[in-house]
Amino acid sequence: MSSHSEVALRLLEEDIEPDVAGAIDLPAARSAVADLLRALGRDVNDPHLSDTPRRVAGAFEEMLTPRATSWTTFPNDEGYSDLVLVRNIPFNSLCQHHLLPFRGIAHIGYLPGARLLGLSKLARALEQFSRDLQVQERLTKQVADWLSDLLNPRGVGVVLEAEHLCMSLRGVQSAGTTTRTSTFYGELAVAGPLRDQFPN
Ligand SMILES: Nc1nc2c(ncn2[C@@H]2O[C@H](COP(=O)(O)OP(=O)(O)OP(=O)(O)O)[C@@H](O)[C@H]2O)c(=O)[nH]1
Ligand SMILES: [Zn+2]
Repeated sequence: MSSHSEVALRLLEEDIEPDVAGAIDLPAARSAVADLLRALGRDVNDPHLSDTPRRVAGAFEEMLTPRATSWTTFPNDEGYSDLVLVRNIPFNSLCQHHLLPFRGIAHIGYLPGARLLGLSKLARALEQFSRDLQVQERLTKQVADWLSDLLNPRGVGVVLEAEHLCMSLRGVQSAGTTTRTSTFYGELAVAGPLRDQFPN
């Protein structure tokens, strides 16, 4: 139903923290932030700035480090076959082009086959993939591929709606613009009443 991305395969290994962001060298990051501040003409000895390289490096480390999670699944003993849809999941990520946040809400659902997934895991998977330098299209597809690979469900749907601060605060300065991306697989790939349950 979907191609196996490298990240999705790593996520399948229970209790293993996915290494989506690669190793972070904190001392090098601190020194680079200090260099950036100097290059921007700032006085790094100013009392408010002197500890900023440490804070900024730490903030990026936090935002780019996925949290360890286990992916609990359950047998679908009752044969539940309708849509399981978790709506309005808030998420934050970092735009790969400008290193500025993009943030919004997600709707993630699937049509179960033999197994069900703990509901919170849909939000946790989104958070895992969000803690990376991202573009919204890739983030959307990574979550859909992960869910598809993990559960082999009859259908998968992932819809993200986000505001990109690189579009609001700078550049075109289109404040309030939201971007919607979606990936649908299997029985949800076809427009119809099931897919219509995803918010428009
Ligand atoms: N497709 C896609 N584009 C994104 C995303 N986040 C930011 N961008 C866009 O990435 C593009 C980068 O374009 P460039 O022309 O290289 O950069 P730029 O000169 O800063 O562009 P402007 O933002 O138009 O000023 C911009 O159009 C951004 O709006 C995303 O998640 N997906
Ligand atoms: Zn951007």
